[in-house]
Amino acid sequence: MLPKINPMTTNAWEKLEDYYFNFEGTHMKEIFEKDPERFQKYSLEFEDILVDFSKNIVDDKVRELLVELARECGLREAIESMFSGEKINATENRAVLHVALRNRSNTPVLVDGKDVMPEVNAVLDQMKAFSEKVISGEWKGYTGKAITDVVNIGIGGSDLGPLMVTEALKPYKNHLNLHFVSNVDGTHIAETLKKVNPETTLFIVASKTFTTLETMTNANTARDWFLNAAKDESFVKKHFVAVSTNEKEVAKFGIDTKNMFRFWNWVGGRYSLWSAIGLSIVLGIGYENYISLLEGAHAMDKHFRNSEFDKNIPVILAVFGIWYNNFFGAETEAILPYDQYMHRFSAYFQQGNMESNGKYVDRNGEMVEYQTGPIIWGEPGTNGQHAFYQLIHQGTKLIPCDFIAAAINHNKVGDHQQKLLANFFAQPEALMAGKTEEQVVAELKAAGKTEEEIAFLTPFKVFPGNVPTNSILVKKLTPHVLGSLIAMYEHKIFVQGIIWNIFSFDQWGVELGKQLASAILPELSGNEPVVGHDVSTNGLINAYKKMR
Ligand SMILES: O=P(O)(O)OC[C@H]1O[C@@H](O)[C@@H](O)[C@@H](O)[C@@H]1O
Repeated sequence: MLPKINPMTTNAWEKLEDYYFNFEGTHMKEIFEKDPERFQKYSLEFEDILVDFSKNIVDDKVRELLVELARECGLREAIESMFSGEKINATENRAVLHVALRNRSNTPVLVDGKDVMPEVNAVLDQMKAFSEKVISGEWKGYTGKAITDVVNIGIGGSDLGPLMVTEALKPYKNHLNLHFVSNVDGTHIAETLKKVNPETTLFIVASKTFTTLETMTNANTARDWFLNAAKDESFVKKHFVAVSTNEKEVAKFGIDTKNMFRFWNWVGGRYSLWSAIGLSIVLGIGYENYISLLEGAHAMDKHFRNSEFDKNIPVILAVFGIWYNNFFGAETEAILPYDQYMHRFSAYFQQGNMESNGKYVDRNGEMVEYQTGPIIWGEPGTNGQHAFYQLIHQGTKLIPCDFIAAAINHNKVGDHQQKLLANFFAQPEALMAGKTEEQVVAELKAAGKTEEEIAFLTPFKVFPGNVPTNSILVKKLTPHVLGSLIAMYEHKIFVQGIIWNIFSFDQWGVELGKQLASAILPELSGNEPVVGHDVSTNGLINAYKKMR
């Protein structure tokens, strides 16, 4: 079981608090000036990934204390509990074993005394056989034509992972067109159905529970649309497959359970792209590439499980994040991929991180007395630079940022890559060093400004710097590297959840809205005024009834 240690009661926390007061006001520039070895000391290499942690407001002492904090909070034991299949998702009484889904070493992983690997491998075999048939054209639609388009219908963890990965790995795509429908807004399915032909479209209904309102509504609409053309219910099984843990509901929908791809209650939605939820990935990039993705994640899992904490990339990312979140009062973190293919990466980890660690109750059931999960956001560079970086450089909030880029671009177009990477290197440098008043004055003088103009303009052009960043440079964005990067962030989230003494693998916070929406739904039919809610909600519903 997981330890239940209030991090604030540890020795390390107390020391960090004291040290923080001494350390406050230290500028990273000074740290760099004092230590020419800083890059070597504060960067870690893992296969084709280099993580430079050096532009953080930390010194050796801080790193040591943060690692000590992780130890005192029982991180080592917690890692073993997860990997060995203990039911660490206590509020749902479930193990947490996305690591078993990508356990390419195939060593046994026991849940309730039973090895899960044979089942994991069996589903992978099923995904392989099915995807090969669809990709080769052997799988035929109801009029005998091969499949050209795949529509994944799912939401949250049953959508964001496959969507993010298939976008990130577009260079590995085959001829199948992939579409993702998640929103219950009819626009999403309507616009998608305009692009596809019922004779050549395969729908994947992806839902762990197979009861999610959005997904089941979209799936039913897709089935009606399909039957409108195909006329015969027996054709549904040629065009609809399911990914779920709920066999009963799948069969009720009319899907042949032979075409149901199973996963298990020990796979959390936001950790499920490694399970059959990855079927759309397999269809889009082929089984071999999907296995490379799993292998990349497995390699990171081994690094995470076996490395010393001070050489452990997910641990260092996590504890440095805690330093800003809990000692500097930073409320958000930005993830900034300098890679257009990774344009959904931040959105993916918005769910991964915020649904996991957005908790105010600790593992003892008590309200925490410290901050937990940060707000995660981001857009690809360089677009973000022309939008929100102003606030990162000169706003009043401290926003630690992760910069991610690949050295080799999949698209060799003129000098685009050098221009992209020049920005990837320049931004963290600028955020670290800033620009002093003296530098600004010298620049303005050189530009021929008058004394008066210089006096007026100078304050606006000073950059305080000292904004912490991690720079993550990979050789090339391959399936293997992407797998490692995703696993790296997953484990960072795990480490932080352990230290904050919260349960990272449930998501009770999404339930209340669902409950209230299902109570309101029947009230929206008919014209009689609604009176049972607070006056604002009544007012809004009644205004809607008049407007429609
Ligand atoms: O896969 P299903 O069961 O449709 O759930 C889809 C999503 O639902 C939300 O409410 C969250 O709980 C997510 O974690 C989950 O991924």
